[in-house]
Amino acid sequence: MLHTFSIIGLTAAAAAVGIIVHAIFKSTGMSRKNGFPNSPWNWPIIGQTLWFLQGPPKFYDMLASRGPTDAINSTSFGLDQLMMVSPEAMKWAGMKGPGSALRSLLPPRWDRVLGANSLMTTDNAHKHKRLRHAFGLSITKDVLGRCFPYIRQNAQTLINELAVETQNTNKPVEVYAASTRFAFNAIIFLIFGSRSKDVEVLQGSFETLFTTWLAGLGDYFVPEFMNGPFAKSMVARKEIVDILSGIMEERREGFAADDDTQEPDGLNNILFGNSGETLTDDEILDNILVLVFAGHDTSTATMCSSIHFWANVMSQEEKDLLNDEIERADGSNMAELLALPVLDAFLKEVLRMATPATGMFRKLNQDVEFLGHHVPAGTVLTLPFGTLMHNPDVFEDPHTFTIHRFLNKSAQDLKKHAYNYLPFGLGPHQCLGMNLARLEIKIFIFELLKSYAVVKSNMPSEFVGFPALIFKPKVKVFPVNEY
Ligand code: HEM
Repeated sequence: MLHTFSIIGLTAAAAAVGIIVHAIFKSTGMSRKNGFPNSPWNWPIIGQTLWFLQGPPKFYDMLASRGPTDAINSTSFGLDQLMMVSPEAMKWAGMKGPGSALRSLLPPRWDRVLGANSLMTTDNAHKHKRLRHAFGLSITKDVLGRCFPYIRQNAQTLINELAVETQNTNKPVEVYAASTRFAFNAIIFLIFGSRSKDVEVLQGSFETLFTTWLAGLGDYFVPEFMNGPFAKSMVARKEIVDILSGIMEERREGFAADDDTQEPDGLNNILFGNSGETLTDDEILDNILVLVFAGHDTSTATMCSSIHFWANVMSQEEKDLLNDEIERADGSNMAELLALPVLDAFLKEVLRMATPATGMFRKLNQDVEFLGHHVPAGTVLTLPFGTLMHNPDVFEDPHTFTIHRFLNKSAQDLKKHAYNYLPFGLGPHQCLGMNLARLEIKIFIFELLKSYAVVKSNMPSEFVGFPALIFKPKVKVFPVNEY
């Protein structure tokens, strides 16, 4: 018995040494033949992961220390990568490179959590295009207009709970839980909003099923038989899929019976819309889950970071500008809300300073000539969106928060931001839900500041760099007339 364990132990140790030696050789630049400079912190295995985790400003300083270059070689999370630095490189990698249509490179287990038929996990460019077209129909202006009052009402309810909690505990409140709930609810209103029964079932299973399912994305290692978060996520996923399949079946029956309660919403547009596309049920289910995943953490993070910057960072002069604008506006009109210039500049600046999706990966599917260099097939391209929004050549004093950089600017001024200001990415994989994201976050901030005073506390915000960059603030929320 002991003998067997020693053999297993020795084999495991030898394998570990082998992996480390391999990683060292791969990551010290020996395998690089593309002529781009290496990152200064090209350490074995983790490379510059540490800088990455500390957020865009520090990461930008690291990039800048290489001097002018279009791209640098790096190692992060154990992967050799070519990181885009100049806007030209970003544009090429995001829009034109042969790898641009390929899937974003995600951890292997995500294929099973998200599903193999999703537009984030498929490596078939044609299928990706087809899925994007069909799912674009779930986020039309019409659908957004229909779910606007529900999202607004939900913001009012959740924000009021924050004020009640402040009053009851007389302590700073954690904004994260309300934001995450709000972001989830918004996606459910978008896709299922036409039937309150579906909305209720799905929103009611957030804590029990959806959070368990989403937690699987953070478990990269625990073997499935040990019943860790990944294994639990798979069980929750099956239950969610059963519920969604039931909803789809009922809607199809209703449609066949010409049930006139079939109002347009995201799901009805996908099931019965005239997109000329035929999606399999697996494709519909996997992509509904991808919308929930992609739109959940990112929007939550942006709302939390917005409140962090508002309470802890923003100047009084800028706060007055935003407060004045919100005081004068009504908020029940979607078009008016979306067009408020100070609110718009505020959100743009939050997304510049602390964009939640700091970067994305693509993989080249063939050898290419790239800005005078030969880059072999298989190279992973990194698109560090968050980092490049801290480029001082484009954004003066880039590590400082100010809404003025986006206020009263001409189209010409804003043009220089192209390929430098990319909170929603670019090219074939550009964020599909950005219109919902902008709408829901503006609603949340508007409703919060319209009726409440958000007051800085003596507790600092918690900073999290990965998987979504987020400042988690603790603030006090008082009804404005009582403060
Ligand atoms: C502030 C909030 C959000 C931010 C900052 C954000 C950012 C991003 C980024 C950077 C990407 C990758 C783009 C690329 O690879 O070039 C992405 C992809 C995506 N986002 Fe968002 N997102 C947000 C909210 C949402 C919402 C609310 C939804 C849906 C309801 C959504 C759905 C998606 C989907 C489906 C993709 C994958 C697109 C594809 O691979 O074709 N996102 N998002």
